[in-house]
Amino acid sequence: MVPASTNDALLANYVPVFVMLPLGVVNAENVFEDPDGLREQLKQLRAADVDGVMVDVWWGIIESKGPKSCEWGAYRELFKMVQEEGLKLQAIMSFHQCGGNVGDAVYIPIPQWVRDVAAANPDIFYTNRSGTRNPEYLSLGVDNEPLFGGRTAVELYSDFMKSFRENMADFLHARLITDIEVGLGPAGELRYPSYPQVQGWSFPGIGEFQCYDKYLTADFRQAAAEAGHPEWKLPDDAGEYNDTPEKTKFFAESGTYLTERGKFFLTWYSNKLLKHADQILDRANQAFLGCKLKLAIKVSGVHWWYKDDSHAAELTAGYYNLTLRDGYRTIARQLTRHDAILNFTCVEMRDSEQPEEAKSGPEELVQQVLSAAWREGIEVACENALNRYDTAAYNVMLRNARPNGINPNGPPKLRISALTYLRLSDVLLESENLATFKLFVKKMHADQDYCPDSQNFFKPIRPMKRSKPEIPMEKILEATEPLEPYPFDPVTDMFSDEASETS
Ligand SMILES: OC[C@H]1O[C@H](O[C@H]2[C@H](O)[C@@H](O)[C@@H](O[C@H]3[C@H](O)[C@@H](O)[C@@H](O[C@H]4[C@H](O)[C@@H](O)[C@@H](O[C@H]5[C@H](O)[C@@H](O)[C@@H](O[C@H]6[C@H](O)[C@@H](O)[C@@H](O[C@H]7[C@H](O)[C@@H](O)[C@@H](O)O[C@@H]7CO)O[C@@H]6CO)O[C@@H]5CO)O[C@@H]4CO)O[C@@H]3CO)O[C@@H]2CO)[C@H](O)[C@@H](O)[C@@H]1O
Repeated sequence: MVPASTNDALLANYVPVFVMLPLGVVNAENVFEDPDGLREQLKQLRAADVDGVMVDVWWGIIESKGPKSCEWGAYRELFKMVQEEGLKLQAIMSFHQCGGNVGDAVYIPIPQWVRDVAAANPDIFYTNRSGTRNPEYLSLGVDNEPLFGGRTAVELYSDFMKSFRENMADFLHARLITDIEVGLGPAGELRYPSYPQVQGWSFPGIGEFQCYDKYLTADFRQAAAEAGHPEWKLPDDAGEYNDTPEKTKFFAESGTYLTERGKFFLTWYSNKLLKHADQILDRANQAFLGCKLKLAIKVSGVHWWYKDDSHAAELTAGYYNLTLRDGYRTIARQLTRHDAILNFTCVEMRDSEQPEEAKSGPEELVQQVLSAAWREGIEVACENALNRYDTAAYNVMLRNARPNGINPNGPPKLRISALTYLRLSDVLLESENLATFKLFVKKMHADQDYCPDSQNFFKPIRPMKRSKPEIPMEKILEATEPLEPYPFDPVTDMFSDEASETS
């Protein structure tokens, strides 16, 4: 869209700010617990010129009573309040458990009737090499297995999203909901649960592959046989959660990951994740066809061991990313089919804040992932990974939001679509923290007044069209070719007194 005036041109730089709501705002009993308290907080957010909020729509709460028995009442109350307070909404289809990840303050398991299937068939859950199951999210190995009263996992997700659309039709029509974040794994992210704190992982352990359930094992065997290598097995030399790369045969210098067998495994492991995303996004697209909103997926910021040749932690998470192989542009290319937004986390982190031994590179990782998505022509949104209230973190977010600063003549070449701040709490609303946060919101808005239609000056949201035809895997894998990331300026339109700190 060509801006008609200077003001319009500046509004094309306006990055809307959303705030994540507390994880248990609707509690495990499906009750909107403290409406008065939340309304007060939403008013404070609105007064701070915040554009909207993000909320988990927990599968484990809504469909807890039994298959297809969705109960939306509490969420309708919540959505109505968000609407009344003049905020927009990003709704996460949370097909995962809450509990077990950093910051998980409440426990919300996936529905009991789904977990009951696991009593007789524990292989529906991701499993590590030593056989430990992870009940956070169904293994993608059962995506197409009719194990749930005759339905497959993909059908369960699809029916839930259709029910959401039916029951929230008025809010969708009123354009309260700007995007649907489609849950694709633990913490709602497209990844394997390779670094579960409840199983003893601690930062910066390399994590473990999670493909030893019977479905994924059988799938791998078949893939290896078809490739002419029936003797190839799943890795048995990749170490344990808290190992360092060099302690394992798989990730050490000249390790298994560089052999033909290692490459075959890693390609299979990461391709399964791409296919998983594609299938569920296709169902999401069908569920929300015609709605004026966008689909989005979350990709985790696995920044530890990024500066190690092996990129071990990314590999165990399912991001097959090495110096000579881009493991994120493939995800972005997959998303082009659904015109979906790639929502990336850890945008607040600086390399200098990370422990030396973690060989961590959050700044380079963010630059790589954002550049990959922009090169594929899709939109990018961002989140911070850990709670922060300081200007240093806000400045890094500002730089990543518009890596070359504000363009006074129209949309900047590089900009994110929206930023979601983690998370609403009493601490955020303490007067000093709130004052800093308000300044941050203003900066994200390119110093413009609050504008509920800012999207119109960047990429207006059109009624959702049907996904494009499937992209052959060979075409997606062409995007593994590494490209130079776009240059990010060290200092952009940040808080001036802190800008020098981040350079
Ligand atoms: O509602 C939407 C979803 O929300 C939640 O998922 C989000 C998740 O919360 C986010 O973190 C993010 O997920 C990813 C993230 O992108 C990845 O980068 C990664 O996070 C790792 C992180 O990058 C690593 O640096 C490391 O973090 C360790 C950290 O470096 C250590 O300093 C320490 O953190 C302390 C922290 O310093 C301290 O202040 C305190 O903070 C907690 C606070 O006390 C408490 O009151 C509460 O407010 O929570 C605070 C946590 O911020 O304690 C921290 C923990 O001890 O340890 C860190 C952990 O060792 O490791 C991180 C991985 O553990 O992985 C994340 C998860 O995949 O985006 C998610 C999606 O939006 C929910 O989990 C979902 O269910 C919701 O759907």
